[in-house]
Amino acid sequence: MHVSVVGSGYIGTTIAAWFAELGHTVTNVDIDEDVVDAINAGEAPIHEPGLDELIGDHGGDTLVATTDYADVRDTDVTFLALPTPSEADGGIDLAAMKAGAESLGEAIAEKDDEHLVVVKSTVIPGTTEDVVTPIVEDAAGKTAGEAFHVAMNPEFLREGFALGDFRDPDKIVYGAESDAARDTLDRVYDPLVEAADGDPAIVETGIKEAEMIKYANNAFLATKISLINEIGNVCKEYGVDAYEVADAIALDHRIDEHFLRSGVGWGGSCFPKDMNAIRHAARDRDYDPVLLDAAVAVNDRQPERMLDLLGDHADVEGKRVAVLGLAFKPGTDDIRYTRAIPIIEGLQDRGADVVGYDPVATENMREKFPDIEYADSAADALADAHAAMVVTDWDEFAALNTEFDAMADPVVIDGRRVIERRDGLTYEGLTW
Ligand SMILES: NC(=O)C1=CN([C@@H]2O[C@H](COP(=O)(O)OP(=O)(O)OC[C@H]3O[C@@H](n4cnc5c(N)ncnc54)[C@H](O)[C@@H]3O)[C@@H](O)[C@H]2O)C=CC1
Ligand SMILES: O=C(O)[C@H]1O[C@H](OP(=O)(O)OP(=O)(O)OC[C@H]2O[C@@H](n3ccc(=O)[nH]c3=O)[C@H](O)[C@@H]2O)[C@H](O)[C@@H](O)[C@@H]1O
Repeated sequence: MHVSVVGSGYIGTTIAAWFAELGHTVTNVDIDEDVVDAINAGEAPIHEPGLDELIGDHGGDTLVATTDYADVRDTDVTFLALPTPSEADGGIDLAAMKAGAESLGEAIAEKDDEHLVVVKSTVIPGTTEDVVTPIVEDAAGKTAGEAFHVAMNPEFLREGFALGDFRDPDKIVYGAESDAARDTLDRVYDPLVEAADGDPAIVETGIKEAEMIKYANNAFLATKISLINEIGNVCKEYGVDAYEVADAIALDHRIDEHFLRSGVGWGGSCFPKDMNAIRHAARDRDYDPVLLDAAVAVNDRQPERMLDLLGDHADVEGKRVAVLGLAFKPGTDDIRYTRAIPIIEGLQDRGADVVGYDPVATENMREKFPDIEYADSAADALADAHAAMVVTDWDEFAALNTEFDAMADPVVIDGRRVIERRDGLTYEGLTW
């Protein structure tokens, strides 16, 4: 099949590369020329384990990136993988979706045969049918359900594990109202279902249901982490190890072991914005989402609790403090809503001289905080530091040992349970 993907970000690039790997011919449209050039040169425009190899194999060959929307005319189906960030009031900003839908409509205006438009981005129920479809119809001068079809196909992959998650999903959700749309999605995904190690469920549902399934999935996971963080905070007050508690409750299959790691909380490009969007959408219909609000409140409090623990052991005014980990989680250079941001801001408020270290996210963080110091290694960050805040659970931090000896004061506040307690270290875990 000939598939097009609009947007070459964390999702667009990953799915475009995978579609090429599965044997489809792929056109990837983005407005950013640097991104387009990178893909055509066989280089991944983002850091994602394994993506360089996949783009190296297909970029500029069966995967061609372009800034020209007209190229989608040669394709059978277009996946819109455009950003849906938060607006100031928490609602979703649909500017990129609207611009993409209009450009796509203009392109398929000139197309003779049928096309399938698939919304891959995370959008509030009703967006595909009430916002995207009318824009495509107007720009194309065509009617949905006749000259083109529409579907919603949410994505559940995680950054850092994107390639494996996309290849082996638990489920593939088809939100579609027509057989034509479902048939085309089948033709796109059949090679993936055949290649998958597991046996992914194909969920055939309505468009609005597909949109909501995505928010429900993320809201459940984010709330699960906040719940274990809440329990962890109580554990800490009683000197109980929240990780031992989590391991035990995980044995109940109704709870399970995933997303039970307590600590400094969830960040990233999706949980925070999706929790904002679904709470905003609920309020739009006069529903007060008290539990989702509480999950966000618990999450917002975790960095403050970490800073309070630091305050119990050190006055950091005018002192060097290392922040280990800047990415919102290991395996990615993504710093969107990383917990490192409130930690750095809190340290600055306390007058500390912050030195940050991350194996891959430093350059992204430098744009956000150009004035703090960045170290080339964890060892350099720790040297002469009066305290260290562990914010991201990169494996390399677990291997740190004699590096702590070079600290001016060996105070370690661990927000992710990666450092072992040891003699000579003043160690505080956030929930253990
Ligand atoms: N990042 C993730 O792990 C996941 C993201 N999602 C959803 O996927 C959507 C996309 O997210 P990301 O890939 O993280 O976004 P991103 O911000 O990484 O990438 C978006 C890309 O779209 C391009 N773009 C912006 N406007 C454009 C336009 N008018 N035409 C063509 N290209 C344009 C940008 O240049 C950028 O390369 C969001 O709705 C997100 O919630 C869903 C599951 C996982
Ligand atoms: O919609 C999205 O974009 C994606 O959002 C999350 O994926 P992602 O944000 O990439 O990363 P996660 O592994 O879910 O981690 C999110 C945050 O939760 C934190 N986390 C995760 C697990 C845990 O037990 N404890 C915990 O604090 C991580 O450190 C990280 O800050 C979901 O897991 C994906 O299914 C979804 O597709």
